[in-house]
Amino acid sequence: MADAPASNGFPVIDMLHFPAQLPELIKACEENGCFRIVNFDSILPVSLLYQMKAVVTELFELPLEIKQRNVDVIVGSGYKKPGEINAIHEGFGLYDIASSRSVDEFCNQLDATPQQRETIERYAKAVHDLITDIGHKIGEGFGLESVPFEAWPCQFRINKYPFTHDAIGSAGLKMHTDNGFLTIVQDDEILSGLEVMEKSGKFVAVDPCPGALLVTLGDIAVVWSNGRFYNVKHRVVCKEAGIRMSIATFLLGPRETMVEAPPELVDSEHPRLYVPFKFEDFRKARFFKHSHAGEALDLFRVES
Ligand SMILES: O=C(O)CCC(=O)C(=O)O
Ligand SMILES: [Fe+2]
Repeated sequence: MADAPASNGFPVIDMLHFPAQLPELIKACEENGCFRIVNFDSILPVSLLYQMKAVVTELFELPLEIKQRNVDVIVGSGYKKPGEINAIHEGFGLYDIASSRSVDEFCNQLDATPQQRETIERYAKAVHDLITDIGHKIGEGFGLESVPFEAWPCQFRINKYPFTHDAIGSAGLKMHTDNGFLTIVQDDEILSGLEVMEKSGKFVAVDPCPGALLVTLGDIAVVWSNGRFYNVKHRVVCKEAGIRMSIATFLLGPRETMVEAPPELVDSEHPRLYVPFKFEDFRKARFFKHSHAGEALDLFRVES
């Protein structure tokens, strides 16, 4: 990609300019909880974004009985028909794109053609490489070298919002934070709808930005950074008629070990804010307490 696309006011992180971009990367995690990335082509070619979008479009056109084979592996990870979460939202999912078996099973469930399978597998590998690369860059921003992000489960979700004129103003996806550490969103390149909440509490639109990806920080990023990072609240609102699609990849949290800030991020000026916990316990707490916007973090705060 030669020129960075317009950023629509968000921080833009140029993946070719590291380590020079480390301070901007950390600042975006702390101040905005989200940023655009550009020039990631060597890991995830822009042409693959469009190929994947075409496959996703085809998957949504499958008969309902095939789509319903994509059952939950963890709560909420599988197919959601329109009306199940929201009237104008339909979604598929896959618990762990880091596992080739899990990707294979997803393709089998949906009777993917060899060509669709090839694209899904290439996208899964590339987006996983990209999200762990961003994780490592964040670690590097704090002088950390060996955070094992590759071993963390990585959820994947594709979303379709069939927006009609009548639905303008209503929610496609209610306000939430993502529960994991990092999310890469391949948002729709034409239709708007995604909004992120600034720290001031104001929602701002994330306008389409073809060829760029959006990265957002979730609840685990707050714990891992010992309170430095901002888990940005976001929502999808119908603003114009048309079919909006997005492809989201979520780097969740450690599979076996505890979620906790590395010792380098804890000192007398930054005492540990959260008691170490298992990611699975946090995910369940969020679900059972109907806490979708980061409130469940309070359950794990160190008592002062
Ligand atoms: O559709 C979008 O742009 C965002 C989707 C999202 O926030 C999610 O899947 O968690
Ligand atoms: Fe989200």
